[in-house]
Amino acid sequence: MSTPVVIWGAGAIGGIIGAFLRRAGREVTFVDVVPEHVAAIREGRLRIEGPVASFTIGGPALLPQEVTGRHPLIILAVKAHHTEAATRALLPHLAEEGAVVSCQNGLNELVIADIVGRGRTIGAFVNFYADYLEPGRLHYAKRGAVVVGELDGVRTPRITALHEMMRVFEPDAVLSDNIFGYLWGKAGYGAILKASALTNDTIAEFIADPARRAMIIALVQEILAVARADGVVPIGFDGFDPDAFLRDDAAAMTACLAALERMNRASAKPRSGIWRDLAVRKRGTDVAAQLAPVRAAARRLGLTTPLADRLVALVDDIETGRRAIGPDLADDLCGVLP
Ligand SMILES: NC(=O)C1=CN([C@@H]2O[C@H](COP(=O)(O)OP(=O)(O)OC[C@H]3O[C@@H](n4cnc5c(N)ncnc54)[C@H](OP(=O)(O)O)[C@@H]3O)[C@@H](O)[C@H]2O)C=CC1
Ligand SMILES: CC(C)(CO)C(=O)C(=O)O
Repeated sequence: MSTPVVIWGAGAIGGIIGAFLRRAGREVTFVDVVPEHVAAIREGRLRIEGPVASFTIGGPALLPQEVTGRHPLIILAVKAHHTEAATRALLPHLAEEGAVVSCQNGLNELVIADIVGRGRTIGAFVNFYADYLEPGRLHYAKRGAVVVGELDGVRTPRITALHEMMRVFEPDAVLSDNIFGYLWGKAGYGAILKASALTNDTIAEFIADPARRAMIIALVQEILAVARADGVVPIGFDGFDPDAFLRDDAAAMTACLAALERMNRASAKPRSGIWRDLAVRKRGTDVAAQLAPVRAAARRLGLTTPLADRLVALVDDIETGRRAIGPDLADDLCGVLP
């Protein structure tokens, strides 16, 4: 008998993973704060569309306040700035021996572990590309790396079972003994995505722009230096090669950025979720929340993060309406370089 799953945050990432699991006959309950989206799922109108998959499905779906009982496996897929509130809300519904799996960007496992306990926290890393279009409609634009791992890297029966389950969604899902290596790797790649959201460029255009090249390299190196100082070995995925940046190997960085440009040019999701929050959904992003643990680790380790600091401030400028998305914001970030 497979473990029933609760998807807490049933948007682009959670909704698509849950839909694939439901389609494969797994017991899945969706939880989300958007009533119209919850209703669509409950009424069998959850539509997955795009080049990767196209199907409609439904399943039990609840608002957080409607959840009852205690559950053995909860996949958390809210944005990083909602992690703490969502984890506090799910806590009474997590079984004593249960676990929360963070399918998010950022180092959310640290926040989750503080609330539910480290033993009840499982790490995950997702790099597939998806968008929430409207209630009941999710766009699955591109497959990408999916990785799970215990926080201490141990191969437990529950992580093996979770890995098998994630392979139902992504056949190439990886079971890793260094999940933080992947999460810090994504923090490096994710910094490029965040910076690209300062402009209306596509991710590919931003990476290809020679005016941005030195800043991109310095930003990625700044983040990965924190990982390295913290004793983490960042791991590569989907064309991102953290070693190239850590070695400051010019040819390897050029090759990596060319690969990332190609990969993003071929994606049916041309811009980041952060850009979509700012430009389309006109709402706050999780940029500050994603970068908070990176900047905190840097301070603890006696490092500085001038580019990440400025990036957070510039995104805040957009969020609060002080400045509009545009190339001048990226110029401003480039201006941090000596
Ligand atoms: N989309 C992508 O391609 C990728 C996303 N990620 C990461 O995955 C995570 C999820 O992102 P994504 O799926 O895109 O985000 P979405 O906004 O599409 O989905 C998150 C859903 O969770 C809901 N939500 C917010 N707070 C709560 C809460 N307390 N309890 C239950 N539901 C809640 C949101 O509602 P509301 O909209 O009202 O806040 C939304 O419906 C993020 O960390 C993101 O950075 C990682 C890789 C790729
Ligand atoms: C660009 C993408 C999909 C890469 O995983 C992403 O992380 C985001 O949109 O926030």
